[in-house]
Amino acid sequence: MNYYSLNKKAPNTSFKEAVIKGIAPDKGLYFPETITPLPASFFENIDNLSYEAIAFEAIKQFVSPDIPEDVLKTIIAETLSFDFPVVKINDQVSTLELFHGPTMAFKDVGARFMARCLGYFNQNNTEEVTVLVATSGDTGGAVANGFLGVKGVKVVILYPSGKVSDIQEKQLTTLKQNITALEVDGVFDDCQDMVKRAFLDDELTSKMQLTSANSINVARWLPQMFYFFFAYKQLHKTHKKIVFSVPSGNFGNICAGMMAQQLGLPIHHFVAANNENNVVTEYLTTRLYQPKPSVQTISNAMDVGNPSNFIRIQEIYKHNFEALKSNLSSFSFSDDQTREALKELYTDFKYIADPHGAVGYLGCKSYLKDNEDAHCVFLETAHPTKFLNVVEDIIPEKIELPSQIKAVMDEEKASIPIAHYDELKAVLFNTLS
Ligand SMILES: Cc1ncc(COP(=O)(O)O)c(C=O)c1O
Ligand SMILES: N[C@@H](CCOP(=O)(O)O)C(=O)O
Repeated sequence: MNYYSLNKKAPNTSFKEAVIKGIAPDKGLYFPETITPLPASFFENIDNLSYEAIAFEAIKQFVSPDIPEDVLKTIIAETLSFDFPVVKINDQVSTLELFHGPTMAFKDVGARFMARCLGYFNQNNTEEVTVLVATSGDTGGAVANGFLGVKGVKVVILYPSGKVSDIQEKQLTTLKQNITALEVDGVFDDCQDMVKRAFLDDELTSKMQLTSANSINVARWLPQMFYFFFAYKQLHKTHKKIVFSVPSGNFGNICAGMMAQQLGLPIHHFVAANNENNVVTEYLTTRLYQPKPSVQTISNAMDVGNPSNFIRIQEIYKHNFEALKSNLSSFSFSDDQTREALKELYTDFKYIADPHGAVGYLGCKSYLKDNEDAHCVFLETAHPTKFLNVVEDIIPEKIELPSQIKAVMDEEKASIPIAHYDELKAVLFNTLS
């Protein structure tokens, strides 16, 4: 598969080059040249397919021929070594739990998949690759974990100081080895802007091979399609109109769901569930797309004021507002509403959600008001213990710490404070061996 830049001013490139570059030379995000729907027989037979087989069929066309089929099967098997259960909340609502991986957030799948692709591409390469990542909380931990010890790869993570949870911070600052964490005096968008600026800095890129492990990288983004297939497999016999409510920040996850739909997965509708960072909710109401500085909320990983992937969503719908609006609804919720939702899920359904999942649940409720015949699945994108200070204030129950979290709790944080782009540049030059 070849990829083109959404800025349309750079040459098309292979999957391998798109992964190694992360972003096109004209600063555009890469997008696949073609999307070929899967045959009807695939969906008819889905009950007989394992998750690995489903994932293989879903992603094969996007990585071929750069990743041979036998290598792809191994990468998928190693990536998907945990479960993706759908849990019933009530007759109209379920949740798809995406937090059973090593860092307990949905980013684990994309990070592990990309790390293995890069490892494969790098096996005979003497040039080191530096992976730059901006995180509002979960990507950093998942990438640190997924890339730890990968030969020929150094990882530099930028996170907004004081704006990630304690556990998220531990996950991205304690692993050390080939992982460096930079604590930025700013918000997530500042981190993301610095990363994008680094890719365009000739002084840097002439001396080092830089790539991204944010969802702008196709190898991090596309595996997120798998979740929607896994939920469909679990629900399609009992529910016909399946709607996904996706707690959204950078909009990579929901956009991956839309790619799954393009492959033919029968998804009835999408709901982008936002916290008060509501650029897309506003756009669907006003037709005006106006990125703005992010505001801090209790669902911090979604505190994004300028979502990277919205441009990919526009591309899927060929920039047709009405076409997009007929397939996507969006709602925005305050922290107070999120707290109420956490309480309601616990009191009425004995389900302990995290604040991001709670926003997704609210998205389901809003959508179902006018669409009672649908079944809405909200994505539970992180484990509640990652946000203990928020959740334990609301739930009258002590939450048992999972082993993945215990493993990092007592480790020592190592981070470098920075405030400006020049400091990032200095750190990157220092990583050159
Ligand atoms: C727990 C959690 N929920 C939701 C999101 C938002 O996902 P996306 O950025 O793909 O929209 C993130 C961050 O990406 C996250 O970490
Ligand atoms: N919410 C994310 C922000 C970055 O999103 P990404 O999917 O583009 O990596 C985070 O948790 O860091």
